[in-house]
Amino acid sequence: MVNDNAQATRTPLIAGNWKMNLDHLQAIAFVQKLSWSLGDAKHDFSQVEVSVFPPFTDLRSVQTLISADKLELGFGSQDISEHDSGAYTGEVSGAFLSRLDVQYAIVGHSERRQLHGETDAIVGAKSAAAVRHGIVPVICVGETAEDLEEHGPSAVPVAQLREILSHLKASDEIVVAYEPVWAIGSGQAATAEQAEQVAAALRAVIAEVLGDDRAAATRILYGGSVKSDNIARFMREPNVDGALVGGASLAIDEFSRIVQFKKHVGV
Ligand SMILES: O=C(CO)COP(=O)(O)O
Repeated sequence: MVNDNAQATRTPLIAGNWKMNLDHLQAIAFVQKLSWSLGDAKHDFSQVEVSVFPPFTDLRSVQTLISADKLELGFGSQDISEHDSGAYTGEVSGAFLSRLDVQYAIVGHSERRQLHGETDAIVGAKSAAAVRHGIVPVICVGETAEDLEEHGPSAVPVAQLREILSHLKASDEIVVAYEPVWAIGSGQAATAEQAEQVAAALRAVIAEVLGDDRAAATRILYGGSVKSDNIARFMREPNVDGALVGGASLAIDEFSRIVQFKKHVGV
């Protein structure tokens, strides 16, 4: 049985997935402004962790800025190779990412599943590669509108996660992001109840495959049309520990309001 009080020990994570937006010069200006905005708002990073996920080509610049200015922002990559080195043209190794202090790597985003044919087996191998290099995989799962109609909300994400977790061990730190494909970029977010129902089912699968301790410790994010006016609803749910934000993470004021959901929307 997963400990119901565990949510208090999970620091919420608000993650901004920039997708293929902002070059490295734009990224520097953006991260500086975001950090000023959160500084002006006296954001307490020990209460809500904030991480950005820029394109690969921005990572070195973002790392340099964050470390030089001692910013409390975290950062991650949007993908990672399942291989460590060798003849894999275009792939980026976790070994290289960890040299850049990358903390997180998104794996299995639905855009990569749809556009690049990534399967759960590949996503599992990528998750294991991240862990091998000390990087926390942010494992994305979610159902399409057709899946939802045919199987209901939980069946597909649960099956995806079960396969992916079979590549991992109980000691591996992970983050899971529930992103219903129909909610991504559509302006039509899931309801908080839907997100909670699926997050609870995902936590149960983590308990089943990796044990209760890993399930209690794992942050489960919701993603799909998250905005400052709906974030509070999700964050009130006991199994939702943060958000993976796409479009709204590219507007500094809006992303900053999302990060400060406690202040602005009275959770
Ligand atoms: O795909 C997403 C984050 O990974 C969600 O995108 P939107 O927030 O733009 O719907």
